[in-house]
Amino acid sequence: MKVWNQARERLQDILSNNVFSLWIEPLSVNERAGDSLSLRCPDRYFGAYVTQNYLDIISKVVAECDDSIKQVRINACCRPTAPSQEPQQLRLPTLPEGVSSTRALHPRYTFANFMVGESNVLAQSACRSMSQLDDAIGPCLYINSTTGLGKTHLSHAIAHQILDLSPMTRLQYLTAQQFAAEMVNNIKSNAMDVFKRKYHEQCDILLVEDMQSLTGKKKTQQELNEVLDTLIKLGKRVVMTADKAPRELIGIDDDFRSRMSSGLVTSIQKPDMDTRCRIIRRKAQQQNLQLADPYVDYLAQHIKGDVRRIESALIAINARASLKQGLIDDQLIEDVVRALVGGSRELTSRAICELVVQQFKVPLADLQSKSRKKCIAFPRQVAMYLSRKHTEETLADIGRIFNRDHSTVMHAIKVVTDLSRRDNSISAQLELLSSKVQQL
Ligand SMILES: Nc1ncnc2c1ncn2[C@@H]1O[C@H](COP(=O)(O)OP(=O)(O)OP(=O)(O)O)[C@@H](O)[C@H]1O
Repeated sequence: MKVWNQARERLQDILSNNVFSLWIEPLSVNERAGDSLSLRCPDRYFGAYVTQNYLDIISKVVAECDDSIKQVRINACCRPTAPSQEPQQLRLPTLPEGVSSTRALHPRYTFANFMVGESNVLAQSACRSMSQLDDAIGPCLYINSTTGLGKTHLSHAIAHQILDLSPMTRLQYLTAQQFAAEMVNNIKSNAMDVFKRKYHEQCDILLVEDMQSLTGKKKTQQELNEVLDTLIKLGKRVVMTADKAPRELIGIDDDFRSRMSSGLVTSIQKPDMDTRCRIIRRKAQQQNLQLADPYVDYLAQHIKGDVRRIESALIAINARASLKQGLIDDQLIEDVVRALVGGSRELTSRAICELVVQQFKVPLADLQSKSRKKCIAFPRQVAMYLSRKHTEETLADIGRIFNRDHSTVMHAIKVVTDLSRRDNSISAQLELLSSKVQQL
């Protein structure tokens, strides 16, 4: 329809490329009835988001192109075929005061795209509970991890899910730094009443990332503490993320620290081998990249920790393959991994295990067996201890080599640590082995 084509061109000039291609391009004309233009969009969530964030500007531009159009509506999934079918109106007639602030949500950071394993299952299920508004874990959740392990992904997944289930939920998603900046601006412009209303009264769920950035910011801590207190008392939801657990954060007031810890505090660990494989498969699929199983395993064996490194490996594979007519071979994969993790051979718990086998003269099969004889259990525990000390591998990955689970590895580390404290000959033996490991 001509009016929509014209409006689209104007919107393209006004809005950023990202916003235009993500939110405006997928819209198409559903019907023109009287003074109203109805636009069709892919799904309910999409419709609610566009309605909340861009309907005003769309309506203004459409009216500029054709002043007989007084109303624009965004309708999800309504088929253009049946004229008798009333298009489904998404916006509730009584829109609650205050709107969601979700501008930065990544469309792919959903629960479906988050691969779950031992390292993150607690955080993931807590986030699911939060998003389904069930009371299983209470109103307050705090998640911490080192970089690139999925805190932002899970926060966005909560937001997507909530807005999908109930699009009119007033959801505020921001970083602690943004909260601090917004507070300062409101203080300067004498508008703290607006600020307080927004977070105390007009918010159903608050998601705040990077709590560690509040170190030393007393006033912001105090303000956020009050917000948390109010929301929790009102039965609203709060999700916080940080790079450290509350007790490890420095420059944080005791009161605020205790409020942050008042609900479930959980951490995300580095993904184990199996989860890394699944992440690689999913991310490769999203990039239309066909990766044979041995390549998936090779990448997962070498790229551990920060999941962003997996993503950059896949981007590099895609880029290099496109120069070779899409051909992916051993050389290409090895080059990408070498560029990412460096040329030096990475120390693995398997290599450490082989060293222990030689030193203690115990066959590998015995270490992997169920035997609890001291002459087998001790070298096994030492191999686990050394693997944890010298590699980045997860407890689960280390355990797998010995057909054990992560709790057995944790127990082994404790036993060996205690023994080495009490017995000088054992600590000397461990030092010697450690120096041999470093030469591997
Ligand atoms: N379990 C997982 N399954 C799928 N993708 C994952 C998983 N964990 C992390 N990722 C991906 O890794 C990337 C980094 O994740 P994210 O930004 O959520 O990490 P973060 O913990 O918030 O990091 P930072 O502390 O640096 O902000 C994202 O693209 C995310 O999709």
